Amino acid sequence: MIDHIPSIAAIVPAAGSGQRMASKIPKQYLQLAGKTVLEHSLHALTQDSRISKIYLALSAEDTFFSALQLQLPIPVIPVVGGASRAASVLAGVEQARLDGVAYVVVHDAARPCLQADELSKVIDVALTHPQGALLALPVADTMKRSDAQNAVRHSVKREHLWHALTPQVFALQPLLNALVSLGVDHPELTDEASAIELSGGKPQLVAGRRTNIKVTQPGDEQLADMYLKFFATERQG
Ligand SMILES: Nc1ccn([C@@H]2O[C@H](COP(=O)(O)OP(=O)(O)OP(=O)(O)O)[C@@H](O)[C@H]2O)c(=O)n1
Ligand SMILES: C[C@](O)(CO)[C@H](O)COP(=O)(O)O
Repeated sequence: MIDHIPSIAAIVPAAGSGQRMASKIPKQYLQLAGKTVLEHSLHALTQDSRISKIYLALSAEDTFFSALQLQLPIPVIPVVGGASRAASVLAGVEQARLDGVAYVVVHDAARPCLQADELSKVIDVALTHPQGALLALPVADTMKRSDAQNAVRHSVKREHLWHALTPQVFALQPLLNALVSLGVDHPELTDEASAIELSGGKPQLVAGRRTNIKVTQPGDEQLADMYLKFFATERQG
């Protein structure tokens, strides 16, 4: 049980090239509900006052970030991202360690619809669970495993099956140790929880909202835009 407020920072990997989205500009800079995807994601992280700063991993070739006029109540510290998502996260975590941060809240730049209640819930759980926590969504549909020709091989029981989302929240040092010892090119390292799992840990799953989608493929941006407008209307009463 933690009886003081530890130093908590967010890490936002935003150095991806968005190949699946194949948009004219990188997907993190597409406009949704009056702001870029990235601005929505950063703003979402400021909704929990325990997060004191944000480390933002940008591509070394990024030409869009400098044009943004961020209006956030906490500092945003740019770091140079890497060739994989894990490498970009590691760049942020390494800088955060130098700054004495104790816990990191890793959140995809491409998830602009995160809501305050889910953010606070996953931080609450991570601070009391020794191996951290991540937002996730229980699988709702019947699941099938196929062969390479898309013929069904068999159904997969959906019980205890979840979609991993972000934020994913961990004590900084064990996450750093896991990323460094596995190596950021490890093929199974698609999120931070997998780094902890592959190192023998069992992070806690915390049910998030279905609206916390990752803008990944064409059409996702329209859905995210709709969710953001809905939440804005709801806040206005
Ligand atoms: N080298 C990379 C690759 C990804 N990301 C970030 O990780 C998040 C989740 O990744 P994903 O949706 O896969 O983004 P992309 O890698 O950009 O997309 P794609 O795989 O379609 O190229 C995004 O915010 C993305 O910017 C990153 O910081 N550095
Ligand atoms: C971290 C993540 O968003 C969890 O769903 C995901 O793993 C990001 O990477 P992907 O390349 O889109 O699988």
